[in-house]
Amino acid sequence: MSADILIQTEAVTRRFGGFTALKNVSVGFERGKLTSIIGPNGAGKSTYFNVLSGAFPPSEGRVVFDGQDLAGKKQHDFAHIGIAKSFQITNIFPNFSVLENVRIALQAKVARLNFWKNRDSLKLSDEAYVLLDKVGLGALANRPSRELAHGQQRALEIAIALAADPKLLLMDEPTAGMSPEETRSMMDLILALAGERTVILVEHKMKMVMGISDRIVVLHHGELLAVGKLDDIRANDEVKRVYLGQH
Ligand SMILES: Nc1ncnc2c1ncn2[C@@H]1O[C@H](COP(=O)(O)OP(=O)(O)OP(=O)(O)O)[C@@H](O)[C@H]1O
Repeated sequence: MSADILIQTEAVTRRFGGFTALKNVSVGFERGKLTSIIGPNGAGKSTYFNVLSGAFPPSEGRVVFDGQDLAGKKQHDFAHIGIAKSFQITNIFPNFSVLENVRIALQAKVARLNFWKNRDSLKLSDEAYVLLDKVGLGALANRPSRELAHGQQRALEIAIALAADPKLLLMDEPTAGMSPEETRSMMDLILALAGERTVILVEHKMKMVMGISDRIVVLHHGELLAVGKLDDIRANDEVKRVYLGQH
């Protein structure tokens, strides 16, 4: 595996009963880059996301992260080895403040790394504020999380995911259900995050990822249709055909 590749799927197939949702997908995701996985409805994007994030083991093939074969690893091992995900189903404790939610996530990491030591609580709050500022929620730190708007809840989920300081951040449709304004600020946030770590994004809307991705992976009917830089994908006739008439 090239040193530039952080995570790689090798001939990954995933079946559900007799149905094959992913067929023989081999992709290397470059370190420090923002790669988007796109494809029309039912293309296998969520299945691929779940394989990359450890929720579903592949039926065949393997996933290699930072040189390590992930076969047999459980979902919670993925967080320990540096893979974090932010996804549509919310992870947030609604009655806790925004700050508390991030503090809990930070505490979980500290407890894991250094379980005999109580982390200085002020230091934990400082770190939580840094993460909240990063995602644009610093001013809302003391609000109960349930009062946040949808876009703000997604931003909080990202702060929670970042608390583990992951090498890889996986995001599933981060702008789903957002207003145009929320979408723009989420895209700015994704770009800022991609400047400092490897990000893989699953997205239904091709337009949304076109301007921000370093590389694009296109799935169709569970198969890899194309992978490349924006211009290669734009010029790809098969991709055009699949997306014809779509936004
Ligand atoms: N748990 C499951 N059991 C059975 N079939 C499944 C399961 N999960 C996904 N599938 C099927 O696999 C195919 C790919 O689904 P997947 O959700 O991965 O596609 P997708 O590209 O994310 O689609 P969408 O954009 O509509 O969310 C679909 O035909 C779906 O019905």
